[in-house]
Amino acid sequence: MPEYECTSVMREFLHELPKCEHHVHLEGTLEPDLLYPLALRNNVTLPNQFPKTVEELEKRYVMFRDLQDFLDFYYIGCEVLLQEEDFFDLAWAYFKRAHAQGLRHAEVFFDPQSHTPRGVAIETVVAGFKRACQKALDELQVTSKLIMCLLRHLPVEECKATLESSRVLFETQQLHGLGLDSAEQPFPPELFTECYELARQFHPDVKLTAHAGEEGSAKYVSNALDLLQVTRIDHGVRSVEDPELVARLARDKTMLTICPLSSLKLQVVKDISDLPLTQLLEAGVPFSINSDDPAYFGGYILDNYVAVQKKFNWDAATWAKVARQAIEGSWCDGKRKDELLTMLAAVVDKYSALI
Ligand SMILES: Nc1ncnc2[nH]cnc12
Ligand SMILES: [Zn+2]
Repeated sequence: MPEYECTSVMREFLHELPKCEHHVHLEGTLEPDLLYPLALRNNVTLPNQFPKTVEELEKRYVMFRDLQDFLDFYYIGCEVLLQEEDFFDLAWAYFKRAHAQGLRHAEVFFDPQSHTPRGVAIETVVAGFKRACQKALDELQVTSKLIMCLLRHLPVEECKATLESSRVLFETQQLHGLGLDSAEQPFPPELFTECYELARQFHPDVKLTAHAGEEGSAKYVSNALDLLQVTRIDHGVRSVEDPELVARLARDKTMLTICPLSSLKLQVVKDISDLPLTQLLEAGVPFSINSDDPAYFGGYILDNYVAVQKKFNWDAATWAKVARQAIEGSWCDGKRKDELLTMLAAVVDKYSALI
């Protein structure tokens, strides 16, 4: 596959673009060099066959066979997170790293069901994450929203109970959105129709999204739209298998949150150039570029932008369009969007004679 150069000036431009991230799992930001110290701090014994050192673990993360192969590591990683401080440390480390790559706004996922079976209360998880979000705002001027995800491989009744136990967090808008993640097949979106109905009852402004069309077919995407009434799709790369669905996504301006390094490392595509980004641009389907689980897939948000540039060789106008669509598709208020759009205009202006 041909690879283009990402020139240093283009890299600076991509760095300075005010970037919005809509698809990052906070548990997926657990770097190996935090995982082992947290295991020690919390007296957690990792499974016997689990790599014993940061270097060994990094080697294992170079490629995953598929989504499930990755999830097996991801859920073991979750086990070292127990105290509010752990959740704070995890999210703060993410905000610092992503801010250093030009992150300005983040809508971050977390999986309460990967913690509650160990006796960790949802309130503990949210308290740690909220503290990190506040610090990111105060010290880095990064705005953020928390999105709670349901683990689709677990029984629906358990997911409903998890939602019920977080009702107040939604009612008080400490949680802004609901998502659906984990093993996509054979757990189609329609299994969770009642959960999404319940979330809509919690607050009229609750935002809804779901992972669909990562390993699952385009039908997963249309069912998430029809039955869960989501307004955003996470991954959604297989949407292009259905031309009517593509036309619908474009008409409704439904954003796909695409994660290039993730799709590569999980072997959803053989090469980043196989992602249907050109087709989506031509069809008018908005998408954003995201890191998904950066500690596992070898890159934060700018790394994903650069990986796309090396394969697609976009000009500044195309990048400005992608960055603008990410701002417009965000769940922050109009005032914040205007601030981000003003920053974007300044960066485009600064680089107009250089790229
Ligand atoms: N890429 C992904 N797909 C589904 N579930 C996930 N949980 C964390 N990352 C995920
Ligand atoms: Zn994801």
